[in-house]
This record gives sequence, C-alpha cells and structure tokens, in this order.
Amino acid sequence: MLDKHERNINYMRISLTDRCNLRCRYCMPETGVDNLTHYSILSLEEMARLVRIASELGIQKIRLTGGEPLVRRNVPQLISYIAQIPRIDDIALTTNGTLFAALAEELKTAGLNRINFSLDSLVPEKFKYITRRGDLSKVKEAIFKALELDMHPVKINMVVIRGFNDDEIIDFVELARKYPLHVRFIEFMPVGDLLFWKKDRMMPAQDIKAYIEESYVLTPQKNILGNGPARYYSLEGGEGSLGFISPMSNHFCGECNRIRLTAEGGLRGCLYDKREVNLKTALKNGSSDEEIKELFIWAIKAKPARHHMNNGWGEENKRKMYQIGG
Ligand SMILES: Nc1nc2c(ncn2[C@@H]2O[C@H](COP(=O)(O)OP(=O)(O)OP(=O)(O)O)[C@@H](O)[C@H]2O)c(=O)[nH]1
Ligand SMILES: C[S@@+](CC[C@H](N)C(=O)[O-])C[C@H]1O[C@@H](n2cnc3c(N)ncnc32)[C@H](O)[C@@H]1O
Ligand code: SF4
Ligand code: SF4
Repeated sequence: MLDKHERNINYMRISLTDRCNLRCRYCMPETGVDNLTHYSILSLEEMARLVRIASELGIQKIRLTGGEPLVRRNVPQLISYIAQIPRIDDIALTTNGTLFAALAEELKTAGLNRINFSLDSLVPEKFKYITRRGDLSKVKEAIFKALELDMHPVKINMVVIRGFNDDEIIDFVELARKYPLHVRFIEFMPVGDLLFWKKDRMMPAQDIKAYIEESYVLTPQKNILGNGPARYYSLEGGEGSLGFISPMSNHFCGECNRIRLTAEGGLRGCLYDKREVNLKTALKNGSSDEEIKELFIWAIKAKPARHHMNNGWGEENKRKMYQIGG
C-alpha cells in the first residue's frame, strides 16, 4: 500500500531475535546485553500470521534479520510457513554467516531465495577485533556454500569504517571481480553502539566509489535482484558487481519501501523513528486479522518522510540496531 508520502510499501524486515553470537563493536556492547526471554518474543507461528496479514496489504518481500537470525531455532520452519503465503515472492536473509553453512541446504529447501552476508574484514585478526569473537573461516565457508547452492545473487555487506577497514576496499572489490559476489559498501551510521561511532569514521559512498575508480572501470548496472536502496555497478571483467548504500550522504528515504517487525512484535514504520505499534499485545488479546490490519495501516501511515541521523541517533532513541532489526 502507499504511505502518505506516496511510497509503495511492499517490503517487511523481520527481526527473529535480538540475540547474537557476535558482538560487533558498532552494533552491540560487549556486556550488559539484556536478551529478551522466550516468552516475550513472537512465536514463529505468530510471525507467519503477521506476514500473511501484511501480504494482504501489499507486502511481497520479506527479509529475516536480527540480532543474528540463525541463532533462533527452527528458522527453516518459519521460511516454509512464509513460502506458502501466495503473495510473498521473495524471502531473503541477512546474516553474519557464522552459523549458515550447516543449515544451508535446509534453508534453501524451505524456500529461502537469497542471502546477504555481513563481512567487514578479510583479515582474521581484524575480523575477530570488530566482531569481538568471530571466526572468519566460518563466514568464508558460508559464502562459498551459498554460491555452491546457486542462491544467487549472493551479496556481501561491508560497513566501511575509516581507520579500520578502508584499507581493505580493494580486497573486497577483488572478491566481486573473481567470484559472482555482489559486494556492497555501506556508510557507517550513528545507530547501535554509539561508543564506536565517530563522525570522521564515516566514509561517504561517493568517496569510496571515487577511490575504486582510480583503479577500475565501473558501469551502472540495473538488473541485480534486490529490494533495498543499493546502487549497483558492474566491474570490467568481473563476475559479480559492486553496490553502494548511502544512508548518510545521500539518504534514500524518498524511495523507502519498508516496515520493520521487531522480535517482540513491535511494528516500526522507520528504522530511525522510535514509534512502534505493539502487535504482540494485539495477538495476545485475540485481535482479529482485520484489527491487526488496522495496526499495520497505522504504522505505514505514520512513516516519516525521512530520517535525521545526520543529527545523531537521539538520546531518547534507546533501541539499538540489533534490537530493532538492522
Ligand atoms: N537508513 C537505512 N538503512 C538501512 C535500512 N535497512 C537496512 N539498512 C542498511 O542497509 C544495509 C543493507 O541491508 P540488507 O539487510 O542487506 O538489506 P537490503 O539492502 O534491503 O537487501 P536487498 O534486498 O538485497 O537489496 C544494512 O546493513 C543497513 O546498514 C533502513 O531502513 N534505513
Ligand atoms: C544488525 S545486523 C543483523 C543481521 C546479522 N546479524 C548481520 O550482521 O548480518 C544487519 C546489518 O546491519 C549493519 N549495521 C549494524 N550497525 C550498523 C551501523 N551502525 N551502520 C551501518 N550498518 C550497520 C550490519 O553490518 C549488518 O549488515
Ligand atoms: S551486526 Fe549482526 S553480527 Fe554484528 S553484532 Fe550486530 S547483529 Fe550481531
Ligand atoms: S531511515 Fe526510515 S525512511 Fe529512511 S529508508 Fe530507512 S526506514 Fe525508510
């Protein structure tokens, strides 16, 4: 359905859990994370019902995220529920990849169409540093497994952080040249664990692109399957492509097509806007499909025109990326 700024909202990002097996410095604090209890999060059946109701309002694309979605049990079960909903035509996953390889076949059989892997460094020690505990070899194994299973397009999300991984940009470009991988460079945003955020750590997408163009020829490319705001370029002689996501320097809110469902059932119109409708309570109170539909309509109508992250995250906006669903 259209929101009040005439944007077509057809994409819902669902956070399966606020838990994660990593602790990326820009996303989660190392300690003091109060995880939600089993009872306070939506069951898989509740999520599937909400997707069905949302699909009747025009939601066609679903992305499972978190926290780390794959720390939740029975994700293939949820995917198979969603895959049976007639109007849903794309089911995707955003994951850190560490738990993916063992589940890959099951996820694919259940109906998962595609995967975006988050990966910020190709150097094992740096990967361990930024994630505070991750094993890079598991992520590499996961990426190759996804390619082996033909789950195209396989995308890699690299949050570019000046002074940490900007010296690896070319190594990531090379991944897209050698393999059919779609590498997206993402501007660092002031959400999540702000202890790590600094304005000068954010490298604007146009600077990243200009830097790459010193060594490579990039040509705009339009046919990469996706629902997000990345701008894609093909690389001369390359198997994959490069994408740029610029929430800070050139926000894409005018083309926003999404709503978010948090693990506890909070329906959020916008990543940045702290207002949420509580669908868990509505479900607990026995609300009908029609009543829940009204709540979706409220959240979609309440979507702001754009974010104001360039002014900071706002002290009162206490929720972090892993709690909202990045
Ligand atoms: N400003 C803003 N940034 C977002 C939003 N959603 C995701 N992002 C950022 O975009 C990055 C990529 O998101 P993904 O989870 O890979 O999803 P996507 O780009 O929509 O995926 P595709 O369907 O493959 O295009 C994330 O790492 C976030 O940093 C949003 O609603 N607003
Ligand atoms: C919050 S994570 C959730 C899914 C999964 N755990 C993962 O890492 O892919 C989703 C995405 O948000 C991105 N992200 C988290 N904090 C961010 C920030 N401050 N700026 C830009 N992207 C961020 C991560 O890099 C990741 O690609
Ligand atoms: S970015 Fe993803 S993997 Fe890293 S801490 Fe956040 S939720 Fe976990
Ligand atoms: S910040 Fe809000 S309005 Fe902008 S793209 Fe993200 S969800 Fe949409």
